[in-house]
Amino acid sequence: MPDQTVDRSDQELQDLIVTLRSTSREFVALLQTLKVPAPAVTQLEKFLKSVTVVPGQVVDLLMSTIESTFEEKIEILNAIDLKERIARASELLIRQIHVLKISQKVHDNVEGKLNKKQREFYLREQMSAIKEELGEKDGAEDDELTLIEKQLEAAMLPAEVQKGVDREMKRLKKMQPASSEYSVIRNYLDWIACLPWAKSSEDILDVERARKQLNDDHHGLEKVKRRILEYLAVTKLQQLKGDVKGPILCLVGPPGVGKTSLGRSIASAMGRKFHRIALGGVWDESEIRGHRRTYVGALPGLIIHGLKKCEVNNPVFLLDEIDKVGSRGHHGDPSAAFLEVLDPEQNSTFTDHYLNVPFDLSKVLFIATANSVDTIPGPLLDRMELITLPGYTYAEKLAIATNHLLPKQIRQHGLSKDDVQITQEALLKVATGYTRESGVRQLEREVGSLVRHKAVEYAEADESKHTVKYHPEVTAADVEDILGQEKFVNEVTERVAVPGVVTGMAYNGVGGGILFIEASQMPGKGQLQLTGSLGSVIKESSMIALSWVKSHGYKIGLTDSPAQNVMEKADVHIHMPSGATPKDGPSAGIAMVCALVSMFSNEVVPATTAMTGEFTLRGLVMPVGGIKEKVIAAHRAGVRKIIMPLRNRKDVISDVPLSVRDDIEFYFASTIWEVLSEAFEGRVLTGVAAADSAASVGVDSHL
Ligand SMILES: Nc1ncnc2c1ncn2[C@@H]1O[C@H](COP(=O)(O)OP(=O)(O)OP(=O)(O)O)[C@@H](O)[C@H]1O
Repeated sequence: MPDQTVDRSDQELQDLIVTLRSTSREFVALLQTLKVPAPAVTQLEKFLKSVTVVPGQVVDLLMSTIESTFEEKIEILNAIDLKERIARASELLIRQIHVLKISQKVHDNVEGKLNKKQREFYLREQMSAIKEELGEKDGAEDDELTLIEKQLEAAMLPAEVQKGVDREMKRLKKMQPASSEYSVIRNYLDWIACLPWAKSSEDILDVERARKQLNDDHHGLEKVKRRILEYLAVTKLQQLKGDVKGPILCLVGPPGVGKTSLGRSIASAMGRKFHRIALGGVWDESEIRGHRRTYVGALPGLIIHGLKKCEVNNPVFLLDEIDKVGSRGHHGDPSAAFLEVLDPEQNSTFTDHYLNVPFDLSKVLFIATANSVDTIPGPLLDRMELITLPGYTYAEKLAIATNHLLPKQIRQHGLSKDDVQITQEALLKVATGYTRESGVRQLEREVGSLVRHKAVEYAEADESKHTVKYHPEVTAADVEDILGQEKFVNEVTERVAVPGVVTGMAYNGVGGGILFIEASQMPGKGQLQLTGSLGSVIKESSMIALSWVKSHGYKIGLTDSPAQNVMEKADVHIHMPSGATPKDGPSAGIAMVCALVSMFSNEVVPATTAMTGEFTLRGLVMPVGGIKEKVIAAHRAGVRKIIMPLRNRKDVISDVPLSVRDDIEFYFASTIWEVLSEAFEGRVLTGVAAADSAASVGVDSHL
């Protein structure tokens, strides 16, 4: 483009040139700071310094440097008028400067924060700055933050928690929503916001109402209900004084005796929310206390999850099967986490690893359940008040089935009370012939089967417009047709007594039961062999029994002279059937002595006589535990006479229901001589031993 002469008298042109010069200077400076390589920059710089600069050339030079479209370039080349060219070039120059400035702003912003992490981050920043400049920035994340802030405000956080939350909120605001750290903090604040820090439900502490609720939901269990009502009454009084620190209740008993449903009744009697935490198989401490936030995918533990679900800070938490919590493993000791949770003195500052701020658990009512206390660690056991729920007798099961299980099943199957009538004989037959349990869960299932069968008949009669007749009644005779053959026969009444076999009584986590002790001898050299999954204590008591029988062989009448050894040329084998079930404890001691004496003397102990009791080497009979469960289970199995330690007599009187007591003949012994004379009904003992036995009987040995 040929250059044009500049008319110095044209003021407008002069002004345009001045503007072009200054904007060009700004442009060059920007290019230099941004280190943009542009070959024309040096030349342009030179021109700008020179006084004799020709504006037309500057425009051409600029056009080769400025980013512009082809049409824009053509437009400038086509412009003849110098003023027009300069004005148009200045416009494009200003636009380019603007773009460069944005770029510089982004550059300045990002450079400070930029770490090696990220090109991606850089680009996002650039994008967001450009969006902002274009007025397109969406307010989504701002809204989100305001929402969280509002939620946190509504949660009424304790001062200590608020401090931490403020800190996190500040960090969050400085972060990019797309960064991973952002979502970690956001989740954390979400958790904090949705916890019931200050929200409680209104307690109903009306003892009379609670009594009614417990009685409506559960048959029997008088002692348990009384203890629960005491607890509620005390809580009520404490609340009046504003100091609530109740004990932690632990309901212990075999499966299906109503532990879980009692917990539920307590919650509904108090008008509180109920939440069950199943602890069976929890091996990891962090399942209870949560994971630290530094772990990927970290979450709070079961306690905090429960609180979030309940939405109030005073629910009833049922810690189901606390005895099944795994002990110390690779991931900490889960039961140790409960030491803090269950201590009324400490649980007001329970700290979940994830939250990392204390949450006050003192308003939560914890109720634990367990099948047996043996596997609960001592310190944990110490924090709880145990309430035992023993197994039910047949009479109790019958009442539970009639008043609770049957109506519930009828309701669940869409029928009404008049549609299914199961007779008492039929229910008893189901309980005795189809279940062998301390609780009523299997009974409930079998009753359910009966009701289902009736439901089908009812539906068929309905479909046939009642041409097929429907009978709502189920009698004992129908039970076998519906449920098939009886699954259980009476274990002891069916058994023929043989020498060397004695009925013992057992109790474990799933309830009481009877067990047989079998002894047999064979030619040998005085060896003792023990089988049947026996633990070390039960093994020792069999050794004590054998030693005692050997040392008193003559007195009992097993040998002809005191010097003779009953096992001189014999080996003895003691076995306890159900070899797959582990057995332990000292309570089979006296039964072992009787089994050995029976074997050596060839005399039988009646199959319907059962016994339990620890035994010392000196022949004393020591008390044992689980009397109620053992007696009820033995009664269920058909036992008619029970021999047990004298010191357990009080347990029978206080715990065993009258209906069972009346059915069984009890004999209480303090020495093994009394046991032997009662078990063999005087048949084995020689005169000497009988005299010994008589001398020791000073107290009433019967109920
Ligand atoms: N005394 C009772 N009166 C009425 N219903 C009962 C009674 N005892 C148990 N039940 C019923 O028996 C069923 C089983 O009870 P639940 O589930 O509470 O047993 P559990 O002791 O918690 O067992 P697990 O140890 O296996 O958890 C429930 O339907 C419950 O209502």
